Amino acid sequence: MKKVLTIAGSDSSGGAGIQADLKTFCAHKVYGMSIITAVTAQNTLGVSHIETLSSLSVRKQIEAVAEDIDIDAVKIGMLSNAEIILTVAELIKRYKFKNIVLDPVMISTTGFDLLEKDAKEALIQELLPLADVITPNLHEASAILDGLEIKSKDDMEKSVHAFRKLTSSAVLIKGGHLVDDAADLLAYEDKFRWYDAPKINTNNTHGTGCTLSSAIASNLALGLSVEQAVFDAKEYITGAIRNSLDIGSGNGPTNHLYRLIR
Ligand SMILES: Nc1ncnc2c1ncn2[C@@H]1O[C@H](COP(=O)(O)OP(=O)(O)O)[C@@H](O)[C@H]1O
Ligand SMILES: Cc1ncc(COP(=O)(O)O)c(N)n1
Repeated sequence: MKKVLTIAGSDSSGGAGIQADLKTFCAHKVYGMSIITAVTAQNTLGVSHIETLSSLSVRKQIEAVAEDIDIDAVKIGMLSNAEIILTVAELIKRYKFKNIVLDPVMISTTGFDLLEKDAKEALIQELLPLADVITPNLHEASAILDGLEIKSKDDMEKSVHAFRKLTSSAVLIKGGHLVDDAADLLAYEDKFRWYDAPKINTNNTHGTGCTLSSAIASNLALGLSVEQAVFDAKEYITGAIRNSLDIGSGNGPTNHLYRLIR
């Protein structure tokens, strides 16, 4: 069985973070492992507390897994601070991790900071170059590109050129926050590809970015090309949102069981 590692924060309500990642891995029939960077007290309405683990704890967790188990792909989500970013970057290089999908998590759907403001530069300088695929949403893409306005599909196409100057990783700009569309744009090597999807009318979008990036990492571990891995992941997330769950009174979670239980 293929083995996939997530390095991310815990979401007590189970919709995003480590919990969304492990559910996604399970649905893709890959073996999931987890490195926890922070413990959030969170529900469908918001984040009320964050306790970030020490970079030593993150280092020890990664070493424990990597010294013993071969890893076929890695998904990276919430990293909280610069020290953890530097630790993760160092260990990616030491263990030569492959199939790295970086979701540059900065703020939650509910508007809470999940990355310290001064850590953005470390993310861009140290981690971006190590990722095979990065998956910013519109807000994260704009933050990485120094405030470039990205509000439309045209803006997304323009931003891809700016990304090209920053990294040779494949970049999937997620359009979940477009007004009347949910199209994502993949730029890889010298090619572009749009992944179109209708915007589903629901508030249950908690954890959509986590789910998409974990699905891409699972598909890469299973041997798919980047283009196909994103295609299959986009189908998965669209189904998981279409069948999303009315749990809690805010932004409910995606449904990872929709292909198993109908
Ligand atoms: N209402 C929606 N209908 C259909 N797809 C959506 C919707 N909201 C988000 N998505 C899709 O979910 C994935 C995650 O995107 P997005 O919500 O932009 O990321 P994030 O969770 O990081 O903010 C993307 O593939 C996006 O197009
Ligand atoms: C631990 C953790 N990681 C990531 C997210 C982002 O997910 P979303 O953008 O759907 O709120 C989150 N809310 N919590």
